[in-house]
Amino acid sequence: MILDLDIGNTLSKWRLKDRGTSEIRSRGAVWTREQWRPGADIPDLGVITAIRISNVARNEVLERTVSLLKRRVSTIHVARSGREALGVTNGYEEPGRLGVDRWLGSLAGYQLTGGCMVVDCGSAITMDIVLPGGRHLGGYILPGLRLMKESLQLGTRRVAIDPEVESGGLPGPGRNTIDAVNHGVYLAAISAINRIYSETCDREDMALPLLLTGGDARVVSRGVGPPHALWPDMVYAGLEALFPLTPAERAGRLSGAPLLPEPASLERIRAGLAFNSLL
Ligand SMILES: Nc1ncnc2c1ncn2[C@@H]1O[C@H](COP(=O)(O)OP(=O)(O)O)[C@@H](O)[C@H]1O
Ligand SMILES: CC(C)(COP(=O)(O)O)[C@@H](O)C(=O)NCCC(=O)O
Ligand SMILES: [K+]
Repeated sequence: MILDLDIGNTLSKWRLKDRGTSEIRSRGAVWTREQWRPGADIPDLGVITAIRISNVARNEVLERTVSLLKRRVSTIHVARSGREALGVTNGYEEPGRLGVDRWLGSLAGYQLTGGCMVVDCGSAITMDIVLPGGRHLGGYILPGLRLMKESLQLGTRRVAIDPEVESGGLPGPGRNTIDAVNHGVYLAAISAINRIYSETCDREDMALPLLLTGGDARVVSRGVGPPHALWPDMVYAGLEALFPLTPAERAGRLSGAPLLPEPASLERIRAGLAFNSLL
């Protein structure tokens, strides 16, 4: 059995994958914390023969996790952002500084589409662009929905927030503090995503496929205008592509890959931008 770990700043996601059949046997998530302690919510290490890890949380968390696991499991792959992998060249001035979750998402997105924009809606919302041919351009980072709300709570005296309440669609003006915050934060996120997508397509002269992942992808998706696909397992797919272990992975099949909708036409994207610049 393979244990895949996607350690984010908020949640540590795990799944168990059958090394022969490539079936996902179980999955779960725990809050990212100081140490990966085997417990009721964490898989039994006895059945695991290989581990693949993406980590953007504090390094000490990873080091402790790996040293704990090393005693039990022989193969441990820890993904790192590099200058080049699987036909993609990293756009960062210092490639190792690109968050490895972004790198893995970009690799998976490129494998599936041959050039795309990837939006990862987690603690942060990140957007990365990989052009056909494999040039990663770099990207954008903004606070995620929950962080935007928490920053308002930290910096003000009378703004109450509810971190759990979701928005969706295109919400109108809030008539109480919690709604006003939720609607404002939601519109800030989806406006940025819609705008950055359109500006990028315009600048690069192509309608790029758009992929969404991360814990808030589903709620963000309701407000994203251009056709797009949800791919919750994108970081895992990047791990599969970088460290293929099962026969299906070696054959290049990525688990959970979504069907891609036809992107909007470039004319339509440009018309939307022109309309926005009139306002
Ligand atoms: N079951 C859940 N438990 C906790 N957070 C969830 C859950 N489902 C969605 N979320 C949202 O997903 C966010 C975490 O997304 P995720 O992509 O896992 O972030 P990260 O990779 O930064 O840890 C949370 O901030 C929360 O808004
Ligand atoms: C931007 C991130 C915080 C996003 O992390 P996440 O929301 O998935 O927890 C992470 O990719 C990171 O720490 N990146 C390093 C900085 C960079 O990518 O430029
Ligand atoms: K993210």
